[in-house]
Amino acid sequence: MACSPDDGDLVDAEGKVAVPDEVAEAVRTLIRWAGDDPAREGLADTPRRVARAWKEYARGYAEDPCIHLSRTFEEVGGYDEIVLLKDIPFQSHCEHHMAPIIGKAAIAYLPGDRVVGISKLARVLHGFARRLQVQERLTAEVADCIWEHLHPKGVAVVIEASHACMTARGVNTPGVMMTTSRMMGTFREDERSRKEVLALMGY
Ligand SMILES: Nc1nc2c(ncn2[C@@H]2O[C@H](COP(=O)(O)OP(=O)(O)OP(=O)(O)O)[C@@H](O)[C@H]2O)c(=O)[nH]1
Ligand SMILES: [Zn+2]
Repeated sequence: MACSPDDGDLVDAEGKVAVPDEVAEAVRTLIRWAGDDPAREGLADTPRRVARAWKEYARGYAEDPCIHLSRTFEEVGGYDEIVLLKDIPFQSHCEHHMAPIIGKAAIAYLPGDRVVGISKLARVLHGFARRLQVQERLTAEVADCIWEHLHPKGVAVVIEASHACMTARGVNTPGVMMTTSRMMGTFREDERSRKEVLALMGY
């Protein structure tokens, strides 16, 4: 029987995520192809470790990240200026090489009638980041989710990240960073608001 994402809910006798034979065998095949012996002692448990690690890297598939925005509060004390969470570290994996993407995000919104608990912005980011991604889509998904569920006057998301597929292989260019942004509502339409939010973010 083919493995399915639901296998991640099953646990073994040690209480750890149960790893289907098919998944462990795929990792053994990769080790063999890379040039090592999957049967040697140091690698014997590696297929299970790798499989469980991937359940963590990809845990965003098990949730709808926008659900974190379902609990909102009435605007606090008439606050009607920018709310910004910046320097939010995140980890993702690129969909082309399944290599790490490590970076930070700045997420801002201009409240409409409701505000959200600030941790929820980071939860939305992690929910989309813990999947196979390209940075452009990650940026757009976070911004769209806030726009659709919080109905703010504006949303601005800026992500800076290092892609291991560029730094550790391929073009082998350490230190290079990719920057992406998505501006919506006021931040897209009004030059002054856009400059203000970028300045608060430190750009
Ligand atoms: N736009 C974009 N490109 C990405 C992202 N992550 C990885 N890539 C790029 O995806 C591209 C895949 O190109 P391919 O030519 O199909 O793959 P490849 O032969 O492994 O390419 P090289 O990385 O140049 O060796 C590469 O240029 C990567 O740098 C991302 O988040 N956004
Ligand atoms: Zn890549």
